[in-house]
Amino acid sequence: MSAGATLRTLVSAEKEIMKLSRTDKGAVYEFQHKFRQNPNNPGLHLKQLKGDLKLWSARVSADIRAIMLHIADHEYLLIDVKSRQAVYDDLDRYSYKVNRITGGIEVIDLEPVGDSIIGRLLPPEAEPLFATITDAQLLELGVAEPLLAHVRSVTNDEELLALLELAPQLTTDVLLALYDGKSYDQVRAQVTDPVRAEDQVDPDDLLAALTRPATQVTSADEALQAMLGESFDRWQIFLHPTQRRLVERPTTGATQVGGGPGTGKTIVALHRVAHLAAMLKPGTDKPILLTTFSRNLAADLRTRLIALGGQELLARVDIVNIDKLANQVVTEYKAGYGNQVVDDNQAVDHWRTFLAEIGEKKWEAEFLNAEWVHVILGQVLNSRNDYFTARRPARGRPIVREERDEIWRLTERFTAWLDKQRVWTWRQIAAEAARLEMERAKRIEAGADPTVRHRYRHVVVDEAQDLSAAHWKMLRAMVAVGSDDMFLVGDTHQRIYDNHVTLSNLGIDIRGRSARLTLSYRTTREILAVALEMMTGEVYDDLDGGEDGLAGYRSLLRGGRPVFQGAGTWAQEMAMIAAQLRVWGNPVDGSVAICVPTRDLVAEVTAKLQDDGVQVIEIGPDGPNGGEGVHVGTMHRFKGLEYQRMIIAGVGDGLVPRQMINQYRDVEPKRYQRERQRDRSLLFVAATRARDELAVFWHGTPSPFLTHRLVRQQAA
Ligand SMILES: Nc1ncnc2c1ncn2[C@@H]1O[C@H](COP(=O)(O)OP(=O)(O)OP(=O)(O)O)[C@@H](O)[C@H]1O
Repeated sequence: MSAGATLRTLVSAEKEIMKLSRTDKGAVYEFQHKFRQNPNNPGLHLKQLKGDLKLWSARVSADIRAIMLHIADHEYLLIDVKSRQAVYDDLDRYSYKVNRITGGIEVIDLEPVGDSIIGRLLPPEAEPLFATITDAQLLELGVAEPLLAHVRSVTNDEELLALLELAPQLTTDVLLALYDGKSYDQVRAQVTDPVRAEDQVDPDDLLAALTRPATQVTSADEALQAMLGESFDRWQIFLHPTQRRLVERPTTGATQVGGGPGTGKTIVALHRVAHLAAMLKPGTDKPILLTTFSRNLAADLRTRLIALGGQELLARVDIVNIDKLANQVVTEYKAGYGNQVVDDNQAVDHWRTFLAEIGEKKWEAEFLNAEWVHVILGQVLNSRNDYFTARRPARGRPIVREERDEIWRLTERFTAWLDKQRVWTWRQIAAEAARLEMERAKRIEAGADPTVRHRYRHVVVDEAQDLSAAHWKMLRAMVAVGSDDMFLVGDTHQRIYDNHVTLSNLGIDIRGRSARLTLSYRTTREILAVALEMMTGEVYDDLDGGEDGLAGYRSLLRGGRPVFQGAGTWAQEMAMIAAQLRVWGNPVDGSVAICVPTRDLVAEVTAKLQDDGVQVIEIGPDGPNGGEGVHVGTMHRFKGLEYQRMIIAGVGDGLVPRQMINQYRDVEPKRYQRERQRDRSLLFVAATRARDELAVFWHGTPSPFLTHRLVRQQAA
């Protein structure tokens, strides 16, 4: 019996496969299966194509041929599928080369490029788009060599787009960045360097090139099956080289991946989980924790992980949102502990009642609650002495030792009082869980009880920007420090809960192991530009005491210009919302959403639209509440969601940012800054949920986060 073969599919071939009819797609699947078993099966008609040693064709069906690169002995790469006739037309059309910068294989079908660009005489007045950059620089940035002449001849947007249709990923990325006005140095640093090969590139060694992250291929049968099926999502199969590198790289310790909205951080986290799971010894336990901030996001991770690896993968992974995890820990130790858990923002009301009951007037409930939440619970302080020496970053006015003493005593009385009411908060649970897990970790380190082990071998965290210090302490204690222990993805520009941490102070050392994704797969360039403009002037942290930015954040998708429009009154603004929905055809398939700053506005928009006969679905804590309709929710609810078209309404002064934060402006300027930044992030999150179209409305004075330029667009 003849030996089997390895057949991988190149990302560009997938585009052609997707264009085929269902029957033909099925034939491709059959073909791949047979080919892998025995490439010399006579039914496959495997043959070398004339004039090129490496190009081979094989029979997929009566009319369709597969075109493959023969890389080495039993190693083939599917680069295209074509009608039988077209295969023999012109083999010179295929250029395949190892890119000298990324080390990945790039296959280009030059024929369509030629149709649209070469052979056309440049009119004398047309200035080439890339006139100021040299050939050497283009090559140094990673532009595919066979396309160099074509790049030179591009004179307008249309020609550029036609070229990019067929260009390899890095060429597309580099040219768009240059077209956006980025300098050679910026493109090199932001686009090229992140995908540069780590080893020496030998352009003749196709075999080495095949395994580099820059060669976007799939080889798994299931992946192919998914691709041919109805519910295929591209992310399940093809990762961007920067994404793949992060997924597969072994790490010596905690690793953090940042990057703007829609850059695939969650996708990377999911693939990382699958990658770690593939390396586990067989078993029935769940040594991998995949966690995130909220309940609906955890549910979403679960759905996507099943899409990626099925029940088999799910069986090895614990997926749970962070507060539920903390609660599980606490209940495990305190079985039957029946306190009711209340929302953290209700705690301040409890403080008020408590202070009134004990006749305490010196301290304000708001201040004590913030001190309790952010300093005492936030840092898991266990004693008065700990509190005396605790740092109080971003807490506004300093307090002296006697005051700390008073506050400590008051919080002790308060927690006892809460306990009597049979109530506690999520923050308390997180602090308690952290304390319990840290004690457990100490017991493990001391080797006191060999039956006690760390709960997990790997911890993967999505939305890392929203976790509190107590959450991090708990997670740190759940996994032994070492290789591949923690993998965190998040974006501080999207922090919408008031949790600020410095990971190195919490035993999580990410120095030298942080990376950033910059290519958005979700939003158009036009939406991205306005979202970035809303962030103007704000400084964000990197979760570890430094600063993070959005430099290099970009998209390859294009769309219409976002709409900015103000109204005189809220009633008029609601009429604008209804009118915009009509323009979009009032779709009820879940592709359109309206986002407003407050719950009251959600209720009012819902009532107005329902009066107009429009079906509406509210987005609750677990996501949209089922059924058909236009989705409506507050900005907080939009984290992790995606819509084709979105309206963000109520973006006026006093609503975005919230009026109430002005009380802190003079008395607690740091807090004021934090709260303002949080509101800005909420707007940023909302704007970056839109994939194709975005409309931003307000009544009265527009939000100060909308720059003059954006507001002026309404007149344009
Ligand atoms: N390699 C890829 N190929 C195709 N689509 C991708 C790829 N990576 C990400 N996407 C798509 O981009 C969108 C955003 O991905 P994802 O949710 O992982 O981004 P994110 O960085 O976590 O976003 P956010 O910060 O806004 O939560 C999704 O629709 C996802 O399917």
